[in-house]
Amino acid sequence: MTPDEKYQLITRNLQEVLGAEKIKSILAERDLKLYWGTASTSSPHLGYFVPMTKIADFLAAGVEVTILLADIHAFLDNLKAPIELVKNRAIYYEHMIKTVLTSIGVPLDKLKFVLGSDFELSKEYSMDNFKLCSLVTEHDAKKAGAEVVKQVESPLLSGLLYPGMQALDEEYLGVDVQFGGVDQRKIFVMAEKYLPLLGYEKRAHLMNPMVPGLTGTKMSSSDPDSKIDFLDSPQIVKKKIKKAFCEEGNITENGLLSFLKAVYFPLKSLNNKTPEFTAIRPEQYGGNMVYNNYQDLENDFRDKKVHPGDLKAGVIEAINGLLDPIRKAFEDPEYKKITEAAYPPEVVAKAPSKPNKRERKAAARKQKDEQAEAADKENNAPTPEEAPKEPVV
Ligand SMILES: N[C@@H](Cc1ccc(O)cc1)C(=O)O
Repeated sequence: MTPDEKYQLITRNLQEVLGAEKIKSILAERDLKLYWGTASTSSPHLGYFVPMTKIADFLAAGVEVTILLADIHAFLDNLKAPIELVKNRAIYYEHMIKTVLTSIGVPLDKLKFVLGSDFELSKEYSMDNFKLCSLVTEHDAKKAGAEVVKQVESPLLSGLLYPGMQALDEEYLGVDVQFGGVDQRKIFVMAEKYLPLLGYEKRAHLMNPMVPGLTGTKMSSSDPDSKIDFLDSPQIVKKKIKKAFCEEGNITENGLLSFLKAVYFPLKSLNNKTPEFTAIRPEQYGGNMVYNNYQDLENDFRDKKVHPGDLKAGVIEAINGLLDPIRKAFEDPEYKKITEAAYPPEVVAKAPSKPNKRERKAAARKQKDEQAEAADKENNAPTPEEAPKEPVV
């Protein structure tokens, strides 16, 4: 591959490139070093196929790729999840990412995994972190994290440290480039501004477009129906797809079409393969329709030749086809152990999910009862000495 061919492969399907000239000049001399970071806050979902598809491109272009399992960042952003838990999740993420890459035929031998807590707690890193804190205003740190750090009513200091530490990671991982979704843009721009002020080199940045969720909104870890987890069972996949908004002829608000366009077709086109998607149509309406590119499918859906039911049935098959090898790998007892440590049943049971109407009513009733009880108890409340002293993190 010539340097120019490498550049084309590295940057294809991206939304934005900052520092194109720098990347080209490095490629003229040697292979590029790049990292992608993921904070182990919840669980990787179907949308992860998109960065994985790009990682496949990077590796094919000879890039030295590091994946940062950002457990400390997960801790900073996860509002009280214990550090041990996010660390266990980082281990789960590593196994999941390796399994997903293997399932799409990407060799792992050139890929490096680094755990954030293995270098972000060093003396030097801490001092650099303090130096950054003495340069960045609260206003700028908040702005940089606006699309990445959870926005809550009483923001914690930890959320202000997050963007600066992501900038420092570029230096400490020794890369030329950081890659991420375009939601990371403000952090990337901050890194470009501040690393030189610490005497470090300004890095280039590559950005992927965002993946919409199945409900038509951004695929979000906090809305369980908007995302499909890599370990969701075939029945759950079916249930979620059946629920997805998908109106006949409407190609603009359609999370399933977005999935096929942003995730499925690019993934199935890796290594110059011809992608194939089957809309499953009953025999009496003419039978199945097979598509080798996204545009033909979109046109037929717009022209109502493909019905929402046909599209949904096809997407269910397609997703289950992608997930089958991953689910199988995680049947291994070793992987089961890793999964359980990352998502202990008691923590998962406590995780907030959207309550239905009956649950909302029950919760309201419970709250009322509790308030009445609290009013009763007011006079014999425990003294501060009796309050629990257990650490919360
Ligand atoms: N901000 C990234 C995670 C990340 C953390 C630290 C980094 O250095 C890089 C990336 C996310 O939203 O998931």
